[in-house]
Amino acid sequence: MDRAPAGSLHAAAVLPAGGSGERLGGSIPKQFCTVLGRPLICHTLESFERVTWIKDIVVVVASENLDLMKTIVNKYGHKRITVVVGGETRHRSIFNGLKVFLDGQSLGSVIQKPEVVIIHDAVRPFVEEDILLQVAISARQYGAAGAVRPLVSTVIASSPEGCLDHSLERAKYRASEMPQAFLFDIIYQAYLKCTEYDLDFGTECLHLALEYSNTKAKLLEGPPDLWKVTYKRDLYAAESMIKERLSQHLCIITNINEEAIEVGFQLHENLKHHISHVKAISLSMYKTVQDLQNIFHGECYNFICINVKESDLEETCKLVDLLKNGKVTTSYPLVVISIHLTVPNCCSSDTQTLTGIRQLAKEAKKSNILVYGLLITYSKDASRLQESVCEGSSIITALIKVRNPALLGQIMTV
Ligand SMILES: Nc1ccn([C@@H]2O[C@H](COP(=O)(O)OP(=O)(O)OP(=O)(O)O)[C@@H](O)[C@H]2O)c(=O)n1
Ligand SMILES: O=P(O)(O)OC[C@@H](O)[C@@H](O)[C@@H](O)CO
Repeated sequence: MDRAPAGSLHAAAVLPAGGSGERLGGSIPKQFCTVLGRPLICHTLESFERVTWIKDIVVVVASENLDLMKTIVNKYGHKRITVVVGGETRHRSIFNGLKVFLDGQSLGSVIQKPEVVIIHDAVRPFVEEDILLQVAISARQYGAAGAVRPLVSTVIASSPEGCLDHSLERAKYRASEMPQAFLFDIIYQAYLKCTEYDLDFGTECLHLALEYSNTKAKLLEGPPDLWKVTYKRDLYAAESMIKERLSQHLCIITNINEEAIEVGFQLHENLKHHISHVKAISLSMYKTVQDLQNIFHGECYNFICINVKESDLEETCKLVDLLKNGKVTTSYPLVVISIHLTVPNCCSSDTQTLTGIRQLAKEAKKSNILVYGLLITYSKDASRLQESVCEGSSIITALIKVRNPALLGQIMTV
């Protein structure tokens, strides 16, 4: 999409996160459930923090979770966040979130009233800049805008006896999703004018804008990933989707040794059928972590380091240190697979390698780096080598896609 001058846009976001997650049935509200090592809400916050033209992010939580939310913000280094207490219902929470832009002015806080305010459920982690920009620009033009999706099930009405009264023609209707965006005054005035019944039982901000600010929201077809985590299955789906996104890029690093180059080439040929973006580079092609991230424009979360000698961990250790000190990202776990070439009929793995990788993995985990080992038998027999590399590719793909912490520091052998 042609990006309109987002820079000219003064926008802020309100993320309602004050619910109890009853339908999910967990011991803690779903927004705080762990997904890939961090609370679900962190994934949503990171989605918004990547959008530079959203100047402030107001997170609205239940009073009993205020300290927890502030702890999460500090622990994971979230920026531009203001945490406020919500209400008994989602609308009341959103209203409290909007008030902070006006109370803030009276209290002299740095949070300024925005031209456009984006409202987005904190339990909808998969939101990209494109849809945020679309709803924000449309809100500036129409006063309000919201993302919609085709209905999956048909909507029907029940008679008082619990029988079918009528059904709606599904194609004429849409599911209202998030994000939604409003000219601040339009939605704020709507909340000021709406009834207690609206605040207690309503579920649609666009309706409030129509009913109380006479504003017909622009409806925008959103991408399929806007769904809301509501039930337990949604939590599993969220984790799988994040893992799928993380596993799309792989950087194979090898030194100039002939065997290493040959194995690296064959791995590249195998793995590109399983992983969307695979690049092979030599050790000399990077000095800093930025060099590494430039290869994939900052998107690489998976690395293979091919060491020639079975007991040689040097290159892998250098790579892990670079990733650790380069602060590539602490948002998601990085995977580093240390490959060691061994020769046919070799006895059990070198104990030095075993202990070295386990120790390295233990230390790296503290920096959210998952280190695994893989011994590949290097044979001059082309078909045997191809067989080993093919088996190794399957293991590598599984390690990258599953990112199982239970296998950290283990050495698989093919
Ligand atoms: N009093 C409330 C209720 C809900 N929400 C937030 O509104 C979003 C969408 O609401 P929903 O999916 O219904 O969340 P819950 O109310 O927590 O779920 P449940 O109805 O299953 O309890 C969630 O991010 C939720 O935290 C809120 O800020 N304040
Ligand atoms: O009704 P719930 O509180 O489960 O979730 C809120 C949803 O209704 C809301 O996010 C969208 O339908 C858009 O308004």
